[in-house]
Amino acid sequence: MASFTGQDLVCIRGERLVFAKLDFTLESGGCLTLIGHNGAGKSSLLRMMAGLLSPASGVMSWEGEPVSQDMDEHRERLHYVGHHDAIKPVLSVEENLKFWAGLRSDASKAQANFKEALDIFSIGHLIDVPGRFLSAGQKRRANLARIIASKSPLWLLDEPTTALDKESIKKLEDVIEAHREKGGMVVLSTHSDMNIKDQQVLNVGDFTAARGHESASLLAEGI
Ligand SMILES: Nc1ncnc2c1ncn2[C@@H]1O[C@H](COP(=O)(O)OP(=O)(O)OP(=O)(O)O)[C@@H](O)[C@H]1O
Repeated sequence: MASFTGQDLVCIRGERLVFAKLDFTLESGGCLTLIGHNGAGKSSLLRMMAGLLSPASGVMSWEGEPVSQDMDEHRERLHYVGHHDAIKPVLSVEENLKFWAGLRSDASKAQANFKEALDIFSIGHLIDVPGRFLSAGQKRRANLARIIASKSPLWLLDEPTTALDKESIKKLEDVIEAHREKGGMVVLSTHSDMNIKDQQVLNVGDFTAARGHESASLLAEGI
């Protein structure tokens, strides 16, 4: 059974402490939902989990081994869908999906699966449409389709329901459940309620409030 953990994580951005002493534990089939006020550090924590931001201190581990030992291997085991859409405006939906799939080691499998993934999010009919003509919700659905097209055990989803209609939110909840049933893990941030069973909730604000305005240089002595 896989596990993904973080211990004593400290995040500093722009020389300001965002959060400190943050721990998390996630096991196969688990879902960790990040909540907290604007600026609490939810996106920062997800970026850290994705290897896009280094912790100022603390350790993240996969099956007990620090992920920092091999970040390429860590990135291969995850899908990160950020706040902002990653759709390239001049590429069609199909080309965007193929581009993403091509970045992964299971590229041919992912490319074979992407049509099904687009259908799941009801955007199969938009396959030839350039990214710049998609609505905000269609862009978000195309972004989410890539998590289904290529298999990865760990999904990191930053406010995945943004711009989605009710029907798409329901589909997202269903694909998250199916992923977890197969032993996958999900970490997501949200400002709204999603219908997700047996989720662990982590309020990132609990690790920021008391120290949010201290400068990194002051903190460096105390961390
Ligand atoms: N690139 C950056 N450089 C410096 N500071 C940053 C950067 N990105 C974010 N921050 C700061 O880090 C803190 C945490 O931001 P983050 O986006 O992680 O919060 P959040 O909880 O996801 O917020 P929201 O709910 O508004 O999306 C904020 O104070 C923000 O101003």
